[in-house]
Amino acid sequence: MLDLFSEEQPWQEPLAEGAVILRRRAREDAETLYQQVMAIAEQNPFAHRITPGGHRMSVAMTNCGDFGWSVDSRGYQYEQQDNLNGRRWPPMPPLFRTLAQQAALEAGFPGFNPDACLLNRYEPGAKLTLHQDKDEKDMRQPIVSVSLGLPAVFQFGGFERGDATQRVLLEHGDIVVWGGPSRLRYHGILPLKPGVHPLVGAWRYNLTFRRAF
Ligand SMILES: O=C(O)CCC(=O)C(=O)O
Ligand SMILES: [Fe+2]
Repeated sequence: MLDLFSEEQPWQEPLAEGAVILRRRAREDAETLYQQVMAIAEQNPFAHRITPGGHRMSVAMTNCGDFGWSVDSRGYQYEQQDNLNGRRWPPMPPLFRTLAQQAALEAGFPGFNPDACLLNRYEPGAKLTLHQDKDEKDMRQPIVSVSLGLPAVFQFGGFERGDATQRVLLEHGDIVVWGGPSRLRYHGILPLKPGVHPLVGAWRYNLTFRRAF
């Protein structure tokens, strides 16, 4: 497909100590990544999960890898299967793993080896309220987050929910890595604005790579 930005070289934008945006870093792999997201969704569909408080999440989720982040009436945990259907999560495609490892390395976190990848699908209006990623065992391992499709406003805050947040637009092919002193910063996504992305359509997808155990 014609990509007017294909000549653009990726660049880095620091967010905080231990946190950086690798702008456009996933762009050359984006088409393959997107196809692999679709293949994972065929094996294990995106679903709007219900929080322990009884709320239906506006973001639809699925996972790949040895473990998947799951949410249900019991709470939040990593599990080997989808508790909606009892099936193991599809394996993590080698390209996903390599890209996440490379991105972590470029952000200053060598040796990252994710065992979980959460896939989020946002429709217009969908959002993710401020939260910490804190269900992983080893907080020395970073989070690597890949954005595909429609742009979204990412909030990146402090260590208390009420702390001031930076707001940055994440676009197709951007990767955010946070770890070290930033590993437990609150973050979230503001409601997605409607639009149509040439590759992905009326959606935003986000892949977060984690070391769960
Ligand atoms: O969609 C995003 O960019 C962030 C996702 C996220 O924070 C999460 O899945 O925990
Ligand atoms: Fe998160």
